Amino acid sequence: MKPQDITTGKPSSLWIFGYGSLVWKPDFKYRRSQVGYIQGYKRRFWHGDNFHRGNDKLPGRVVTLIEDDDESTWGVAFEVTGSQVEESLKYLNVREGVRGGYVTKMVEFFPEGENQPSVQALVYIATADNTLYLGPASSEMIGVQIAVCRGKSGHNLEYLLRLAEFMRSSCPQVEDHHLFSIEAAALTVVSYVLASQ
Ligand SMILES: N[C@@H](CCC(=O)N[C@@H](CS)C(=O)NCC(=O)O)C(=O)O
Repeated sequence: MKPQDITTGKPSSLWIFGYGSLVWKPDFKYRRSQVGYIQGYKRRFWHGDNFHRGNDKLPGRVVTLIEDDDESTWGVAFEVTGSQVEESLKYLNVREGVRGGYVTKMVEFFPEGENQPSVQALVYIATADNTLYLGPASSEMIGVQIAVCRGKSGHNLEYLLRLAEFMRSSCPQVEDHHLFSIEAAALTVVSYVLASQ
């Protein structure tokens, strides 16, 4: 049973799981964070973004979670407590929901390390029926798209490279072929452009 504030009935603490921009840019106050994973999902650059990392003419590519019983996704869970709960949800509702097209779900989060108990965590997922959903494409195609897109939060390339950097530094044991093949494709495009100048 989640601890609740007896006056409001609202949760007095909550874990929020991030697996995309949230791992390197949570931008909300939290009590503590923990690297770990969730089971039954794979991370894919199959969601479009016409605000943060793209626009209506050139939508960027950002990550979402696709159900797959054989897979797991590594990221960071953030524990918010007291007033941080309402503040973080209010902020994420705009950043992820209104502007990003993500919906929320509760999942079981497994902190990395021996004998760490799992916790329930809130996660933001963009489902295939979302108007911004772009779906599968080759790593090369996704890499090209990311290399040329930018939005109000910055270049789509930054979004990709910071996520790849997080995985290398915080989850070195994880071989995320999807992420690193897209990173290689995007950097190839960038190197061609630089070489042609
Ligand atoms: N929900 C995922 C993905 C979040 C994500 O990348 N959301 C985009 C919205 S399209 C975002 O917040 N972008 C901010 C930015 O790119 O700086 C997570 O938990 O990290």
